[in-house]
Amino acid sequence: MGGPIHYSSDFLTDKSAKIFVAGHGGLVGSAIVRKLQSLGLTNLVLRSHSELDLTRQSDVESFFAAEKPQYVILAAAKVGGIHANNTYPADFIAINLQIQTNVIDSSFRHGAKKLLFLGSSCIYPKLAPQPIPENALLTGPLEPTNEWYAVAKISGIKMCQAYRIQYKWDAISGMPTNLYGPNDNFHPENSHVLPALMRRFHEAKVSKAKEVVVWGTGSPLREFLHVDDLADAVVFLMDKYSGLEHLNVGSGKEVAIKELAELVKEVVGFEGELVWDTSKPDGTPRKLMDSSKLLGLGWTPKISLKDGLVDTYKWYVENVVKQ
Ligand SMILES: NC(=O)C1=CN([C@@H]2O[C@H](COP(=O)(O)OP(=O)(O)OC[C@H]3O[C@@H](n4cnc5c(N)ncnc54)[C@H](OP(=O)(O)O)[C@@H]3O)[C@@H](O)[C@H]2O)C=CC1
Ligand SMILES: C[C@H]1O[C@H](OP(=O)(O)OP(=O)(O)OC[C@H]2O[C@@H](n3cnc4c(=O)[nH]c(N)nc43)[C@H](O)[C@@H]2O)[C@@H](O)[C@@H](O)C1=O
Repeated sequence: MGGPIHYSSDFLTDKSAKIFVAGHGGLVGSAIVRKLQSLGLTNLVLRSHSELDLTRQSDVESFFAAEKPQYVILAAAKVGGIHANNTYPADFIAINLQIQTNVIDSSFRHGAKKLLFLGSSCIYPKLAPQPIPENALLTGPLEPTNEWYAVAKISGIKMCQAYRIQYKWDAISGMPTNLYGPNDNFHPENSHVLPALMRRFHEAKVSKAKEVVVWGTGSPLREFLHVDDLADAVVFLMDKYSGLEHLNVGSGKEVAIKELAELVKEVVGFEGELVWDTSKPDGTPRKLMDSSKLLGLGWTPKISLKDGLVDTYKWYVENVVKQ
């Protein structure tokens, strides 16, 4: 793949530049907004899902014609855990293809200088070599429980590459690993494992339940990154990276789901038993990414899983439980 295109980034220095953070209200988008504001980048244009449905091409075109943001960070998507992905395949492929196609194309047509597209580690083959390098993409069959979402995300990477090749346009892609943190989705069925267990253990502690059900066998391994570390990586990529290839964004540390469940149980302070529901899918056995290319550019994650869990549980109790 082509190396970085040499350019002098003024992403961090041009404080007046208008930045559109699509999906600003979500786990990732809200962390990116916090990070940008902390850096004095406050000329942000933000639209909630109800204000601007990014699946509606004509509405997206009108928005870009009116706002003409210089930078676009695409953190809007239809997102969910293994059960949601496995249950709503049409939503996960159609909505994500519509959002990303509309935003990438309109960003280009209305003169954005740069766009960052966010994919996910689920784009890689189910049995990719571990840790997974970027060039493992499209080298084998996908994990069936989220192949619909994965195909949409792979198409987003390819669309950014195609616009760079045909139009010499600075579109880049980042592939985050499993994320967690403040403002996550804590839905009992449709969320990812970490917030799902945090909520279930908290509710079990309060109700003095004897046991908590955890899905699958507990043996799959997952890599986790705190969303504030991801937001730091997003700003780093916007400022320092311009290349054809997508870059992995991971913590480099994996944990078995059983170990994660024990950790969340300890942080929440639940003292009952775990019961494993093996009727629920395990999904891919491992998806630890090789993030050495991004690390080689100078970025490093800073928040440990234990510290991140404590921070997230504090946020959960103060912002979700007390609502
Ligand atoms: N969470 C994770 O573990 C990982 C996430 N990612 C990627 O990070 C990005 C953000 O994910 P995350 O923050 O977790 O997801 P969230 O669901 O927390 O946030 C997604 C945001 O997109 C908005 N959105 C959804 N559909 C539309 C639409 N049609 N029009 C406008 N806005 C819409 C949502 O608004 P509303 O809620 O009101 O619908 C929400 O604000 C995604 O690209 C995802 O693939 C990558 C790897 C891991
Ligand atoms: C980010 C990534 O996230 C998704 O992939 P995933 O990593 O498999 O997602 P997950 O967090 O939902 O599950 C991780 C593991 O955890 C186990 N598990 C136990 N108990 C619960 C539980 O209560 N809820 C959930 N959701 N999982 C549970 C579960 O059985 C599985 O073995 C992709 O769809 C896609 O969205 C994507 O890219």
